[in-house]
Parts: sequence; C-alpha cells; structure tokens
Amino acid sequence: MRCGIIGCGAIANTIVNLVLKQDIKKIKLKYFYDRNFRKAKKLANLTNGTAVKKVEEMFNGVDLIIESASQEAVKEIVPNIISRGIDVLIMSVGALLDEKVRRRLIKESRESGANIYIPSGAIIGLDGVKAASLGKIKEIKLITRKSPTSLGVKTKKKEVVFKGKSSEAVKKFPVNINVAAALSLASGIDADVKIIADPEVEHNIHEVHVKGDFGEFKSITKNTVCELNPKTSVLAAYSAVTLLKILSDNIRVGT
Ligand SMILES: NC(=O)C1=CN([C@@H]2O[C@H](COP(=O)(O)OP(=O)(O)OC[C@H]3O[C@@H](n4cnc5c(N)ncnc54)[C@H](O)[C@@H]3O)[C@@H](O)[C@H]2O)C=CC1
Ligand SMILES: O=C([O-])CC(=O)C(=O)O
Repeated sequence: MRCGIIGCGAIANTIVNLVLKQDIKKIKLKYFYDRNFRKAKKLANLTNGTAVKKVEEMFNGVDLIIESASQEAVKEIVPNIISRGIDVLIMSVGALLDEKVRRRLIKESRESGANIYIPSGAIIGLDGVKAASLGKIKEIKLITRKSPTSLGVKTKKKEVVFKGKSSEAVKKFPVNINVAAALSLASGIDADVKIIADPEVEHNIHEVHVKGDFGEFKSITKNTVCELNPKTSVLAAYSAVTLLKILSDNIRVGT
C-alpha cells in the first residue's frame, strides 16, 4: 500500500519510526506534506520518500493518504483527496462532528468510491462501543485527564475545564479531544465529555463509560505521551499503523 502523509508532526514521526523499526513492508511511506516543508523533508529523508511543496503532487503516486495535521486540513484538503477516489485515514476526527463537513465527505466518497478510515486513536473500547450501539445505548461518557500544559490552561490544582457534549468539546479543544469524536461517530450519539486539567498526571488518561441494553462497560486508557507533542498519545499513532496493517492483511482479529 503506497501512502502519503499530510502533517509531519508527532503522529507522523511515530508512524514513520514504527514502520521503519518493525520493517512493515506492506506499508510504503512515499510522500510527505506539511506547511512547514522542513518537517516533511525530515521524514522523506528517513524513508527515502519525497517531500512535496504542494499536496496535489502526491495524488498520482498513492493508494491512501494519512491525515495527521489538523481539523483545518480535514476541511480544506481531504475533500480533494476523496473526490479523486483516493482512500484517506483521518486522525483529526473532530472535524467530522461538523455535520456539513461529514455529509460532504460521505457524499464525495460514495461518488468517487474512496474509503474513509478512522482509527480508534488514543482510546480503547471502540469495538465494544460499535457492537453496543446495535442495541440501545442509555449512557455514553468520556472523562479525559491531561496536564494543564497539554490542555493549554494555567492551573496549579486539578480543574474541570470542560463539561458538555463531544461536538462542543472538539471546538473548544480541537487538538486534544478527537477521541470524543471517534466515540460519538462509533456510537451515533453525541457523547458526554468531561475534561480535567490535572497537574499531577503525566499521562493522557481517557475513561470511557457505556451503559446500554447489552449491559455496561468501562475502559481506562493511561497513555504514554509523544515526546514531540505531549498533547498526543503514542497509542494514537500505533492505532493508525494497526489500521493500515488490517487493510493490507488477509486475516482480521477483533471488530
Ligand atoms: N484521533 C486521535 O485519537 C488523535 C488525534 N490527534 C490529532 O491528530 C492531528 C496530528 O496530531 P500531532 O501529530 O500530535 O500534531 P502536531 O502538532 O505534532 O503535528 C501536526 C503537523 O501538521 C502540520 N499541519 C497542520 N495543519 C496543516 C495544514 N492545514 N496543512 C499542512 N500542514 C499542516 C503542522 O505544521 C504540524 O507539523 C491533530 O489534529 C491532533 O489533534 C492527536 C492525538 C490523538
Ligand atoms: O492523544 C490523546 O490522548 C488524545 C488527543 O490528543 C485527541 O484525541 O485529540
């Protein structure tokens, strides 16, 4: 599978390092684009790939493009990818809680035949959420704890910085709570979200609680943060690579 990457920050660097370290031959990282060209060049050098100055330059040479840039990139660049029939893996999932954006991407993908993939990101349990949503879900909530630095707030004590629906959370904290969007898209319900800035935590911690006619479950993910960007958890990049491996393998374990 020939891949391009848009956004060459923490997630992209973790993906590249993982693919190189584990010598995953089926995933060929070919093209890199970032509005900061030096970041694209760095990853291109590591992989013998190509850094492009205009994103369109990668369109003819890829089967799938990984978006690991920003919600803005999903709105501005991803429609052009999908309309050309190229598959896309989206990390900045929060953008899809904007109904206009989501409807447009789904419509374009139906017309062009492109697939849109959304990895589980930095939370575990989306498999359970999807299965549970076949019945009736009575409650779905996410409690996220991150350091004040990660959340971009100043506080010396533990503080709830957001309480509300996931569709609002992704607007107020666009680079911190894409996991809430994944949860909402998987369940079809605008999940309840609480974000806590906690000076005592060194991890990004996400608790998911789901109650429904299936019963009840709770998952806790205590994530190691990326060195390049402490807002972002290493697991998010690992989940993107896992999804690419699933797409290029003949056996699939789990839902
Ligand atoms: N789905 C999930 O579970 C998670 C999603 N994310 C999201 O994934 C995305 C990437 O995360 P990181 O790698 O940690 O961010 P980062 O800030 O380390 O890197 C993002 C890179 O994208 C580039 N960029 C941003 N907008 C761009 C645009 N419109 N055109 C070209 N380049 C652009 C920036 O220059 C930067 O180099 C973010 O939107 C983040 O919020 C992060 C963690 C978990
Ligand atoms: O990486 C994480 O722990 C979560 C995150 O930043 C996001 O969902 O945007």
